[in-house]
Amino acid sequence: MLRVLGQNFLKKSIATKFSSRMSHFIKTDMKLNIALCQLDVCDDKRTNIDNAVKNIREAANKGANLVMLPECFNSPYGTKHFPQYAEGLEDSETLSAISSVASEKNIYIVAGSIPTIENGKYYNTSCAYNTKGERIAVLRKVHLFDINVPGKIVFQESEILTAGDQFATFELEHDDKTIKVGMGICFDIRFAEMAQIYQKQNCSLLVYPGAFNMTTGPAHWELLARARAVDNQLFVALCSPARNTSSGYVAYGHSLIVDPWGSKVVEADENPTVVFGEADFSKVSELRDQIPSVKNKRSDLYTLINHNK
Ligand SMILES: NC(=O)CCC(=O)C(=O)O
Repeated sequence: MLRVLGQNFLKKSIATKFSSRMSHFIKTDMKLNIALCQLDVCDDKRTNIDNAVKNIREAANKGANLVMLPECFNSPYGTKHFPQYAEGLEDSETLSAISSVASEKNIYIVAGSIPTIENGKYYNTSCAYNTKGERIAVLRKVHLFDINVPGKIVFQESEILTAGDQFATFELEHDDKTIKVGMGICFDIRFAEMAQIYQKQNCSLLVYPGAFNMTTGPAHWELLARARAVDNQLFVALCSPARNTSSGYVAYGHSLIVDPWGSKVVEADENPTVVFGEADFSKVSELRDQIPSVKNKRSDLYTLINHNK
């Protein structure tokens, strides 16, 4: 099912530990309506928050059970902006608005990411909220975006940001069924091992708020989403800011959801929009039975070690 609609339309964080529990989450026939809010982000924080809340409300009214926001949705994306826009996790104006709308609309929200300040250090942080508005996971971007493609793009997140050192997952309940969701932020999608660890932890959906650019976006954005989906046989959702050619960093857009087969469930263009896709999680176990690339790994010959214990 594919629908595209225009825009004019606890406090408990789970720092995950590697474990093989809860394999029953994989076999489920849960169907989840996911909305990706590809927001137009400007330099006024309050406007960005209000715009996010408005889009979340509209997505929920149209039947979304899980709403995703983009990387850096309350601030322009750029190292010079992070200190100015950063908020504490516990007194965040932005996250308090997101928590309220999650409970108001009875939906799960992956709150894209925002710059945060904790113990004097800046992070790029994504939080997840449940239907009661409780924060159920916190992921500080693990792999910082430090690239230098001569003549094209230089970006050094590590000038300002500190990398997170914990992975994060959360359990999502819908229709009396449960799935597990693994979280990453943008550049994290390039690291196949992180996704594989989430797969080993029995995640059926990986979410990456992201802001690829006009050099790497056309080349790698969809490729990486499809690669992570196929090599781990699960759903992958990416949510970008809309493209704004007058901003300092021009995001690629093209928010998308990919299924375990590697097919696109839905894809946005570059404009501000909310796109909806249905994730039918029966496809995960079905495909794993048909093509046993997850089941038939030769752990006698190789293994993935997670030091994040
Ligand atoms: N915000 C980011 O991490 C951008 C990542 C990116 O563009 C890439 O090519 O990777």
